[in-house]
Amino acid sequence: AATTTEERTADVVVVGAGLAGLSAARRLAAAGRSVVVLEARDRVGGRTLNHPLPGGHVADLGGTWIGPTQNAVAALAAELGLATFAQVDDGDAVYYGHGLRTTYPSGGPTGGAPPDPTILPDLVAVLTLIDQMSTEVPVDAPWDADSAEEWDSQTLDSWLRSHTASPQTRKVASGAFEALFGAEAREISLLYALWYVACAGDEQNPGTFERLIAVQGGAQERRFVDGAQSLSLRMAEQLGDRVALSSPVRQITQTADGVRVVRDRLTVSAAHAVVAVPPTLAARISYDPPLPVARDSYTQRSPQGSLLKVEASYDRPFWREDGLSGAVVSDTGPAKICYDVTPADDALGGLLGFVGGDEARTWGGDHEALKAAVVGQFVTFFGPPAATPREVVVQDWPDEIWSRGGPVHLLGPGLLTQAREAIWAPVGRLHWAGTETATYWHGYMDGAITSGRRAADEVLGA
Ligand SMILES: Cc1cc2nc3c(=O)[nH]c(=O)nc-3n(C[C@H](O)[C@H](O)[C@H](O)COP(=O)(O)OP(=O)(O)OC[C@H]3O[C@@H](n4cnc5c(N)ncnc54)[C@H](O)[C@@H]3O)c2cc1C
Repeated sequence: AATTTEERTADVVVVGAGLAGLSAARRLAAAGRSVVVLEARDRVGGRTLNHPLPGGHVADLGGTWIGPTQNAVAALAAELGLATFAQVDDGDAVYYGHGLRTTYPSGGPTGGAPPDPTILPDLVAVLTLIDQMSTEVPVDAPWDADSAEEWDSQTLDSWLRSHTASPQTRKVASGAFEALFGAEAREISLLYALWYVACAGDEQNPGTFERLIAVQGGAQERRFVDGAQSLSLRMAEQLGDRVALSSPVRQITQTADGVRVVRDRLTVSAAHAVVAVPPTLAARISYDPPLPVARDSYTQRSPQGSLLKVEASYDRPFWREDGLSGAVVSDTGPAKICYDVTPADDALGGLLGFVGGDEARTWGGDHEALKAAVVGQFVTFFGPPAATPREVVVQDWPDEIWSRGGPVHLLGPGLLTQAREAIWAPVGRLHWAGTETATYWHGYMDGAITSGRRAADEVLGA
């Protein structure tokens, strides 16, 4: 009957079957520990999601690209036998600025940025400074940067205002922040932004802003032939009945001997728990005894960004016939950053518009109006054939109760320097995972994977 409560025991219970939780479970299982993974949704993969397209193709509605220095995700893909392919970057990108459409070579001297003379001097100066300052931010302790307090006392926006001359620079930059963070520059601290840049690398290669935004040589370099969710689907397949779907965890009780994790109609007793969910969802679980104030206060103040994807599919990638790469930088929404998301075999055409931050909050309530507006933008950018897509899909991450937004948490002024290790430090038998606890590639699939492994290692070493 629905009211009976089932009891299970395991060495470790993992909460959340995204890339972090599944990576933790995989490492624990490989070390011979018994594991139960409790996932709230009726699917695995969390912030990655495959959407089926005709002919067995898929569209990525969440996490999509991987790139150089994202070593963990590349190695995992190889281990699971998942093929990747290069993101198309040939031809010209479209810049829509000051009400005019122009084109410029993708990957030209300005990187991904449009060669608009009203923004170029600002951009060159600001990006050089950001990269320089980010080298002073330790990836594993951003609060220890010499200027941490000063940088954490201001928003990225207030810093940009005092370091740029042209309002157009901030207008164009807003599109990048809306796609990168699902936020406006006023919502995050300068220190958080610099830490994010510092984390866009590995032990050998310091992070750079360019690597965050570039296609070739950057975080948008490659895609998965079968969609990024296939990483999680494969791991879950291998973990078999260790993964329990439709199992939202409501309560975690910690005693001297172990943890009891309660989900609807099932209780799991274990020696340790790995909680691999975004902080804003970790905050919705009730803990007994209550968590230390530092941890609780951090999760209260760590919202997810607001990011939607609008994907249109066409019979073919017709814009390539006009020498266009499909990439767009626009100073006007709803979509300000767009990409070609055509499947690997070019059997159909795909265009993606990112709708983030204020644009996401404005348009999230009316998906039909949003679809029409973005298709209208595609017509402006790519011409009349864009008016007749086969299908348009809106993926609204803020509207998903088990994500509450994306792509990542937003840390406002004063939080990093105050929360410090509370972001990832274990509390007794509770270990925290998820891309929000990562160092390198914080916010990305790669960071999610390494965070899960780090939490598993904590348990194995305990
Ligand atoms: C639109 C978008 C685009 C992105 N693009 C990229 C990209 O191109 N490249 C890239 O590397 N990254 C990208 N990302 C980020 C990437 O998707 C995430 O960093 C990564 O998937 C996070 O994995 P995770 O395991 O940490 O968290 P999640 O994927 O959020 O997994 C957490 C899991 O926990 C479950 N859960 C939550 N609460 C509970 C509970 N109480 N009980 C049980 N289960 C619970 C959730 O259902 C979820 O399955 C993007 C994200 C978005 C939203």
